[in-house]
Amino acid sequence: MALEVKSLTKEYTRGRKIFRAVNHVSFTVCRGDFVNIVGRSGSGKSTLINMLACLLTPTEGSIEIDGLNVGDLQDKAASAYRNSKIGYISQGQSTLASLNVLDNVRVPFYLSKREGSPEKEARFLLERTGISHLADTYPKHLSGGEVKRIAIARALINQPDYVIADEPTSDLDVRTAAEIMKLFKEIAETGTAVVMVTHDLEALEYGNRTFVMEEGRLTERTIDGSLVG
Ligand SMILES: Nc1ncnc2c1ncn2[C@@H]1O[C@H](COP(=O)(O)OP(=O)(O)OP(=O)(O)O)[C@@H](O)[C@H]1O
Repeated sequence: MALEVKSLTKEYTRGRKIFRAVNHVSFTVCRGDFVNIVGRSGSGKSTLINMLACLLTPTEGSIEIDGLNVGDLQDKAASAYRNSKIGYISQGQSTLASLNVLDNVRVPFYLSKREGSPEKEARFLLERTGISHLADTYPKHLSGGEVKRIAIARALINQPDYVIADEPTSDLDVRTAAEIMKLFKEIAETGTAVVMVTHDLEALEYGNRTFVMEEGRLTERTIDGSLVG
């Protein structure tokens, strides 16, 4: 079971010029991996993981998840696939204002049309993300970091095979960020793959692989910073 990226490329147009935000990127992530992607602002990290999360169509290249070429999926099929297999945490904030925290976390479960109510799982995730005391509160009364933690809990409610996260700890204090990293590490140890973009160098110690993005190119590094391969 793996996520396999081959020669993935995304071109954008700026002015009259076409440039490659992601430039022929190839790598494989196995279940159980906890991958961190670091790199300077504008290097192409979000573009890359938005393609992995089936939110952005590549210009070139392929993404195979557990043998399925997800680039071939149409919009509706891509959403259904994402909802069942991928837990996605975006850089921006995305809550439903009319639902309280508990229900915001449960939304993907209902979208997956499964039977039952994941109240126990949702409450467990609220506990692990440190917002259980806010279960009945509505998003407009929350801080940016609390809203971020709703997004993290929500991404995990369907027990996804792959967690794809864009700077999940960006609005969090050091202690809360460490708690989230511990949670991700535990999830990876149970066989979920975590692919995370971060600017937080302390997060790197929780992962088992680190990639560096530079002007659309991705390279893997060892702990001491040297190139892999
Ligand atoms: N829709 C778009 N149209 C044109 N250019 C874009 C578009 N989205 C992103 N870009 C450009 O592509 C490049 C990569 O952007 P991306 O958001 O992937 O970078 P990033 O590494 O995630 O940056 P940051 O760390 O600041 O979030 C940037 O130069 C950006 O301006």
